[in-house]
This record gives sequence, structure tokens and C-alpha cells, in this order.
Amino acid sequence: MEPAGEECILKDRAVDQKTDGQQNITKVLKSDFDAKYNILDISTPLNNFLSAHYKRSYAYYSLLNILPVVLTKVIDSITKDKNEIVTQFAPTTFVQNAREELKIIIGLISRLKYELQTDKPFQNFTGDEPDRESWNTFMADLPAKANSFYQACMMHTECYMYRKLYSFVENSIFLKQFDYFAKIKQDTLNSCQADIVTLAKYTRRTENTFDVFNELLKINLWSTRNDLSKNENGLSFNMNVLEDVTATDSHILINEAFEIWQCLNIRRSKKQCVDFVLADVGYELFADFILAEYIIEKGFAAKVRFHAKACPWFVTNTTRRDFEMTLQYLSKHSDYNLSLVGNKFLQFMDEGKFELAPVSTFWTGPHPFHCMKTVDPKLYKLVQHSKLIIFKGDVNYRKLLSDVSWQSTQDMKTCSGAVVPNSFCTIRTAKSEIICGLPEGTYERLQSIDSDWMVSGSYGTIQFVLGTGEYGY
Ligand SMILES: O=P(O)(O)OC[C@H]1O[C@](O)(CO)[C@@H](O)[C@@H]1O
Repeated sequence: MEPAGEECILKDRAVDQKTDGQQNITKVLKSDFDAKYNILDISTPLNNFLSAHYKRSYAYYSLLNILPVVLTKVIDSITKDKNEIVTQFAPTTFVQNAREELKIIIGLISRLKYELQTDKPFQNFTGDEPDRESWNTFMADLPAKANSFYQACMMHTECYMYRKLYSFVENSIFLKQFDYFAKIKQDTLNSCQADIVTLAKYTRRTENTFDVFNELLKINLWSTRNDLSKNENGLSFNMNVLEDVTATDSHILINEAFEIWQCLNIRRSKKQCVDFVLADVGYELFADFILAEYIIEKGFAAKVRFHAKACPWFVTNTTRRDFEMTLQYLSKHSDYNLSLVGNKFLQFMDEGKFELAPVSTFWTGPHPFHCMKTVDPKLYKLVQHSKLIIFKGDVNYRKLLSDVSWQSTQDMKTCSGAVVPNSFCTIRTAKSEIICGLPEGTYERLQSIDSDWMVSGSYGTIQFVLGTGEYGY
């Protein structure tokens, strides 16, 4: 029963004093923390790496509030599901051993979280990681002041965290195949069924016109808005993109769809290939399949080659297993029309029209994409003859731009460097404080109306860079 009158006021005042006190304590703690970890109370300076080193940056907010929560949720889900996990992945006679392994893994994740929250330096990889040398060399080459969670480039910090997290199961005996994000990715797919069924129906009769292509690109753009690694409550929110796609043109800050259309209309040879570097599962992956279907059926390419991640990545990024499971899910769906579409995509796989690219750990490394030629020459050779490379999502966009806070009006070609000789495009909703290619004044206009515009996912870009033509495109 709440105390009425005088008592209530006293209580409120007591609460206020306590709250003020708490705020003061928090302020002192924050300032001690900032002093201890050399945090500068500024925004990210222009032409610098995104980094939690800058207190007024989204990177700082993300490292303080998002990444620790990702690790905590993994620990909680492993703890809750440990019996299910050990029976799923370990032979009966080794269930107890797997349980022991799980306990060790939880301990390792807890330590990773502690290291992250106390700005410890990145640790070498010492297990059977296929990309161990690449990672350890990369970390050894980092300047001493840029090889810890708060001081490093944010992309290095995030990639390190997700790659280190995976190394704990990768180096286990019984749990190598365990994907600790599998449930959240399955929830993502389940939560967007209605949108997927709608999009499947909506795209069954499409004309070979720029207007249709432009709309498909916009649908694909808005399909990238879900991002569970940042969504505090962990539930995916799904806008019905078809309703919103026309209503959100004002939120597409750059739309170079026509340049992409012109690139695809170049008909050089019968064996033209388009490479698709994927981002998230669920509605986004389905929208990617729909765009790829259009590219194949309108004769823009003989093959669309999809690049998925070699390990669980940024919570909902698509792994090879997610890719294969999604096609199976679609082909067996209770909605007859969707199952037809799913079986059509499986047939495209059989016919070589759709292809899952060979595994490359480049996409789950820390390197910016302009290093592809030196870091993964095999991948570079694979994609350099492609008619167009489509980079989906914010992580790929950031790696194209080396995770640097460029002048917003700087052109994409300059910011991305010589990534690949052929043409490429990006389809991305802004979820980090990086953007390039904006018209003069746009950045300032958006800053004045919405301080979160760069990180909310409410604004997007469709950008294109013309290839050198060295290999035909
Ligand atoms: O799934 P996408 O579009 O690549 O976006 C992932 C983005 O979300 C975050 O994980 C959290 O904001 C960023 O670090 C990252 O760039």
C-alpha cells in the first residue's frame, strides 16, 4: 500500500536524493572509467576510425551497452539450453564430457566479456582456427594504442569479439557444430513469415523495366533494417516493407539504382556472374533471393554467387548453414506459393544459377575490403571477373570504407579504395556513424532533425562504383 500525503512526499524526496546520489555516483564512476581507459569526451573526429575511444560516439555506446549484452545473452541461452545442447551434439556416452565442455565455454565467454568491459588487449588465437595466422599477424601489426577493446577501431573490436566467441566452440571436441545464435536466427525467420509470404506473392510477375528493378532494390534495402545484435529486447521487428517502400523514398539518401541497372544491362558474355555478399538471415536473406531471381530471370547474369559467413557472425549474419536451411525451410513451407518459390530456388541451385561460394574466412576477418587481393587472393581471383558485386548491410559497408568517419560528401570510390577492379554496389541501412557520397548539406540537415539518423536503421543508401573495365566490367 503506497504511503499517502506527507509520507509519500518524504518517500519521493528520499527517492530523489537517492536518485541524485546514484546519478552522482554514476557520474564519478563514469569519469573514473573514462580516465582509467583513456576515453576522450568527444565525438569521432573526421577521417578517424570509429572507436569506443571517443565517448560521444555510437561505438562507445555500443561497446558499453550492446556487445556485453550479446555475450550475456549467449551465456544465458547456453545455460538455459545446456541439456538440449549436449544431447544434440554429443554421443550418449559422452554427454557428461560435453556438459563439462559447455561449462568451460561459459567460463571463456565470461572472461571475454570481462576483458571487453575492462579494455584488455586482444589475445592471440592459439587453437585450430583456419585463419589463426591471419588474425594473429593482423593483431601483431596493430599499433600498441589500438589493440584493445576501447582503443581499437570498432570494426576490429567487434570482429575480434565475434571471432573469439566462435573459437571457443570451434576448439571444443563435441560442440564444434553448435551455433549459439541459431535460436535467435530461427526466431528472426519465424517472425517474418507473413512478410516473406507477401513478398513472394508480390514478386511473381515482374517486368523487365527499370521501375520494377528500382522497387526491388528498395524492398531489398528496407529488408536490412532488422538487426538483433542491437535490438535491446532481442525480438525482431518486421516492417511490412511493401507498405512502406514508397512511403520511405525520402529516407533513401542516395539511390544509384539506375547506374546499377545500366551495369546489369551490359551484355558481354553468356557466363556473366553477379556476386552477392550477404548480411542477415530471415526477411533480408529472402529479399536477396528475390533480387537474385530477378537478375537471373531477366538475363542479367547466368549465375548469382552468394557469399555467406564461415562462422556465426554479428548475431544474425547468414552462415552457410543458415543459407541451406533457409532454402529447405522455404521449399517445405505450408504456404503453397512460398513452397513453389523455395523449390524454384533449390532448382536454381541444382542448375548452377544460384551458387553458394566456397568458404572464405576473409568475410569474418578484421580487414577492410581493399585488402582482399593480399589477404585472400583466391577470393579476389574468384570475384574479379564478376559483372557486379553486391555488398549487403552495414558491416560490409563499414569494411568497404575501412570503418573510417569520412567526410559525408566524399565519393565512395575514394573512400573504398581499390577494392576490386569490377563494378560493385552497396545496399545498406545506416546503423553506424559512417556514410559517404551524400549531397552537400544533407548531413547537416539530418543532424538537425534526428541525432540518431546514422544509427537507427531509418535511413539507407543504394550506392554504385563503376569498375575499371580491366576484366570486362
Ligand atoms: O546486419 P548489418 O546491416 O550488417 O548491421 C550490423 C550493424 O549493427 C551493429 O552490429 C550494431 O549496431 C553494428 O555494429 C553493425 O555495423
